Amino acid sequence: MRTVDKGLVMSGLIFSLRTGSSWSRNRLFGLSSLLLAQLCRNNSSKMSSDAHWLSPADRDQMVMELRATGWVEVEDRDAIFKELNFKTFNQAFGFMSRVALQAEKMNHHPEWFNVYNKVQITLTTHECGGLSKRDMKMAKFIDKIALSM
Ligand SMILES: C[C@H](O)[C@H](O)[C@H]1CNC2=NC(N)=NC(=O)C2=N1
Repeated sequence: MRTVDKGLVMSGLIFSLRTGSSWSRNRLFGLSSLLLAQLCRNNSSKMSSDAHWLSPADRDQMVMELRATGWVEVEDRDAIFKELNFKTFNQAFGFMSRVALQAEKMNHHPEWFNVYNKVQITLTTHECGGLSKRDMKMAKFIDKIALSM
């Protein structure tokens, strides 16, 4: 994103933080994220190509493939979710360690929650405010590692 565009997004955020009522705060936060998503669509030349928003057709194809392996679409945001259950905490944490190393390599970090043998994962690309090819790659990697545990 260009510096001037970052400035626009930031000033929206700062303005909304300074605004008193929660109505206008929420509305302005909403506007800021809309602006961010729009700027990502318009100024995607500087972003790594796999972090771009997917075309509707590619997105449908991607979600259809991932549904078959237990991923679901998140209701109120452009993201996918999966819950994995392992036999033990050690297995769950071993799985998370392997995914963490790959996430760092890809510079693509899952939002996740773990308790004992359960791992819940949400994937989305913050950079463009929605699903990208990077989420697809990460989801496939996660499925592969889970099968190997
Ligand atoms: C600055 C840094 O490159 C970004 O914050 C990276 C880090 N990890 C990330 N992880 C995810 N899931 N989405 C992103 O857009 C993202 N962006």
